[in-house]
Amino acid sequence: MSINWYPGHMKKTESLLKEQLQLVDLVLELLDARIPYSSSNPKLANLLQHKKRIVVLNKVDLADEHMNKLWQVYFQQQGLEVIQVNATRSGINRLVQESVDKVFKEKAAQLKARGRNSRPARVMVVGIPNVGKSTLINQLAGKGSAKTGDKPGVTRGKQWIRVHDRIELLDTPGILWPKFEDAATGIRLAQTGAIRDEIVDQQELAWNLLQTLQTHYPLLLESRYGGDVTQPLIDYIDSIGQARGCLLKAGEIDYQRIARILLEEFRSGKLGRITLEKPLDEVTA
Ligand SMILES: Nc1nc2c(ncn2[C@@H]2O[C@H](COP(=O)(O)OP(=O)(O)OP(=O)(O)O)[C@@H](O)[C@H]2O)c(=O)[nH]1
Repeated sequence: MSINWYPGHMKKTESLLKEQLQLVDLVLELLDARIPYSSSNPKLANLLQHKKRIVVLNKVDLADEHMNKLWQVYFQQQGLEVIQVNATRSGINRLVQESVDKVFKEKAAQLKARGRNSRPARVMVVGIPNVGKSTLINQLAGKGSAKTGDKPGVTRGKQWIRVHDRIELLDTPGILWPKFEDAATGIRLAQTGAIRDEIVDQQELAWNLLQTLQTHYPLLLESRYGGDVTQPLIDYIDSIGQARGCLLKAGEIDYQRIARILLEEFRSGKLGRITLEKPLDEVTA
């Protein structure tokens, strides 16, 4: 999260990723289920070449259930294996194992045909900042998992974690830089916390979010903040300010505080399960 994505840094990240990719059979590509489009990396498919990937829609507990299903179908229609997870919860190992087995089957058969012993699939987790990479790795590693230690011929310092008997997971995730396509993508990345707050105006983020929610999730807004959700944005902001007592000394509304509350309550899921992008037009806003 503390990375500034200037071009030199992106280049370095890319070459590190290329190095890591050489070590694995397939990748788990983590996407934020609230913004599957914006949280994907435009260059990943290219970097993978023929290497397989499994799309892991993470943070599904924060995203709209119906939209999770739509996104699952969307990726499946592209011939990709997709799983939905909440990486903070235990019990996802079997799901990951089944998907890896499915995708690795072909390669395992090739190894067998060449008279080579079957071996665990070598897997790594990749994704943009804050998407949940470390959380997923820790979850898959579990308490009892053994680090398998450095492998000969492998970059020194790289550790492999044995997950069950059929997956070896690289303990360091592949970091991907976020999209810099357009302002709307940048706003959604910042709203979900993938890029740092300080570089984007909090109020701009919050009011943009509020507008999206007025259109797509009015009932969630109403149950959290009350008031008439259909009134113009600026009036609704004031009504939230009054309801939450966000007032400055002179009785003026403290807009900065309202913005902070909105963003925090969206990010933590207090506002409800919300997805900001849908397949096809890919953007809810
Ligand atoms: N609600 C919810 N929170 C999650 C989930 N996965 C991760 N998180 C939270 O998201 C935040 C970021 O998770 P990390 O695992 O640190 O993300 P990362 O991709 O390793 O982040 P960087 O180190 O910045 O690249 C943490 O506060 C996690 O607890 C999930 O499925 N659901």
